[in-house]
Amino acid sequence: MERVYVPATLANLGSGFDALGVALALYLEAEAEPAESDRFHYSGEGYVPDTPDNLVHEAFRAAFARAGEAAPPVEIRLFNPIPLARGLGSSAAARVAGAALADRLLDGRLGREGVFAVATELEGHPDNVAPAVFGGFQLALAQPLTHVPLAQPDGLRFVVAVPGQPLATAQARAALPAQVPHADARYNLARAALWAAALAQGRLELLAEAARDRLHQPYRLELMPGAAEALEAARAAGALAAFVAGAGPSVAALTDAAASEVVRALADYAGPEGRLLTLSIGGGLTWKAT
Ligand SMILES: Nc1ncnc2c1ncn2[C@@H]1O[C@H](COP(=O)(O)OP(=O)(O)OP(=O)(O)O)[C@@H](O)[C@H]1O
Ligand SMILES: N[C@@H](CCO)C(=O)O
Repeated sequence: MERVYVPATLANLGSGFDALGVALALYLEAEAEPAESDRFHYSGEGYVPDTPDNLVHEAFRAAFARAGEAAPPVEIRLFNPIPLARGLGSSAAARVAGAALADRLLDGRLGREGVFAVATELEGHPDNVAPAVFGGFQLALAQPLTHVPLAQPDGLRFVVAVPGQPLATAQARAALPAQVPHADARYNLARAALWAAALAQGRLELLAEAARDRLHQPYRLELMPGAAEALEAARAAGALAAFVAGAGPSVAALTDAAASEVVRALADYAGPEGRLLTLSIGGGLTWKAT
């Protein structure tokens, strides 16, 4: 039996829309074994039906197709602690898991690069997939497919406020305009580059500005009542950076050692039906034969 572990991820980091992402130390676990027909057993966050018509099996089949082989029937068991449709990269983790399970059964023929390629094609953007596969902070492009690790200063953690209600990525993308003012594009270019430069030099005081964004957050915050105030509260409480988690509706704040004030600042936004997660930065995809 083959087992894989795939981290949750935060895409965009505010300014790096569809380009920047980071892995979190919260891991989906999935295992596969040969079976007479496709079977799926889901446990963990939310509800996903136990049918073979799911993102994991889809990625498994796509990975075999990339290797030029027909996918064998498999039984996939999955434990998923990543909240669904909350901006923590659950769909990317599911797709990476499916492709990685296939890669294990193909004796590693696709490798991490192949898993990255399969999952990015299915996901449509690489910013969750790159950190899910390679870990830490990543810069990624879909065309040409590229990933570059960014520096990772020690001791950083993310406080993530996860509301009780989901917001599907498709809905959050539909809220974006087809065109943006040139001034907004310029605003984001400098700030996305600032993430890379500030992390490389350990200049954490620059990250608050690096995370600011005009390309997607202003539109998405309209769908997320209370989120704009939560981001301001996190900044005022000393967060190093604060931004919408992926496509939302969660919000994330980067902190160093003392996070209790930031946790308090985000508690109202999580609300009684949501939760607050404090997570360190995760490694990428791992696996073991069991
Ligand atoms: N482990 C899984 N197994 C099967 N389907 C999953 C799994 N995880 C997520 N999904 C599907 O993906 C959907 C969520 O994907 P969506 O892209 O909307 O949000 P997300 O990936 O959690 O957030 P974001 O992309 O903003 O980080 C779920 O509602 C579910 O249908
Ligand atoms: N870059 C993507 C991440 C969410 O999947 C978005 O913001 O829509």
